[in-house]
Amino acid sequence: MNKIGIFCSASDNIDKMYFDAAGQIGKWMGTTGKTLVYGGANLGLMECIAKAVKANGGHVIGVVPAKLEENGKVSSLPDRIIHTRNLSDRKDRIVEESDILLALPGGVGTLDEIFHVMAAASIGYHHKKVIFYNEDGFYDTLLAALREIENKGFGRQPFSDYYEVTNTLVELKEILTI
Ligand SMILES: Nc1ncnc2c1ncn2[C@@H]1O[C@H](COP(=O)(O)O)[C@@H](O)[C@H]1O
Repeated sequence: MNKIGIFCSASDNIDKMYFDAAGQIGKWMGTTGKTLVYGGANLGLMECIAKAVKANGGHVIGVVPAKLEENGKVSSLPDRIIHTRNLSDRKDRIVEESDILLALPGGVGTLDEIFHVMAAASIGYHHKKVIFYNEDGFYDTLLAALREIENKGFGRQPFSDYYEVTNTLVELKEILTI
């Protein structure tokens, strides 16, 4: 996997451990020559991971909707900026540009992106998976809810077709190396 789409928090008011992990993932991506595809904002974990990828020799693509450009929150780090009209076409563009999607801890923006990818996969728009980086059990509750939904028969296919879970950086690197 060379082009890794990453969804993650735009908040700066989160525990330092999340920044540490994002920095480690970005460093690994840079040193292994990966490309980061992400939201392109100069905020939170997004800026943190882009900085680490760039500092270690990786390539960075920011996919930025017009509204966010107007707000002046675009990072100066991306090697390439892809402009989109709105949040919806931005999500499609991130999926198109990426080999795989990775969800780090985040809020509603990140959740929206995760579910967009899985919903599109469920009706055959693509076959790319979301990898949850379940740092410190961050996604335990959401994953339990997904299991319950699936167990009650609401999945058309096994949800494992759409996502995988990694609990450690070592596991994550193994999946992204395939
Ligand atoms: N201000 C923003 N600029 C660019 N991208 C953003 C911004 N806010 C949210 N996003 C996208 O959504 C997630 C982060 O949202 P959270 O609610 O903090 O999880 C991120 O992946 C961006 O693509």
